[in-house]
Amino acid sequence: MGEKGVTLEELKKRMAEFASDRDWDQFHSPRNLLLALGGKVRKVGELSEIFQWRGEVARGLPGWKEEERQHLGEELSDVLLYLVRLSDVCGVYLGEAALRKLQLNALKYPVHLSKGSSKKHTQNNVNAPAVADSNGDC
Ligand SMILES: Nc1ccn([C@H]2C[C@H](O)[C@@H](COP(=O)(O)OP(=O)(O)OP(=O)(O)O)O2)c(=O)n1
Repeated sequence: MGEKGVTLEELKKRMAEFASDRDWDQFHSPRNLLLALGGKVRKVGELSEIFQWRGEVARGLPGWKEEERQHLGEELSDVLLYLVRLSDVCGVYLGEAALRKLQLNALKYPVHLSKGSSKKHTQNNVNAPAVADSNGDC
């Protein structure tokens, strides 16, 4: 089953409405949202409890109970929703930023150097000119 065309724009609008309907804009400051996002990312980390004891988990999570799949979806959604909201209140165009980051990733990990290899780009080719992102990471 596909995603039925859910867009970042729609999620952004829905989160803005959700906050505004509850007069929660006052709480949705960049700092609060960043802390909330961090908390939800940690919760995703705690999902190890449903991944453990199963050995390697195959793509599509075959054999998982519907409630486990739903639980995973809810935790991942919290991260996505806070991420979208945080980007919005910070004036970051998340979709555009992500597309730009994909381009940077492609420069850092050119197919001819990275195909079939899980090496960090810094280990790929010491003679290649460094491609820095705005973090200074190259
Ligand atoms: N000030 C808030 C509080 C909540 N939410 C929204 C965004 C998240 O998607 C979800 C988070 O709500 P909870 O922190 O209550 O988290 P859970 O729904 O996971 O509940 P619990 O932590 O009890 O499992 O609600 C929000 O936008 N702003």
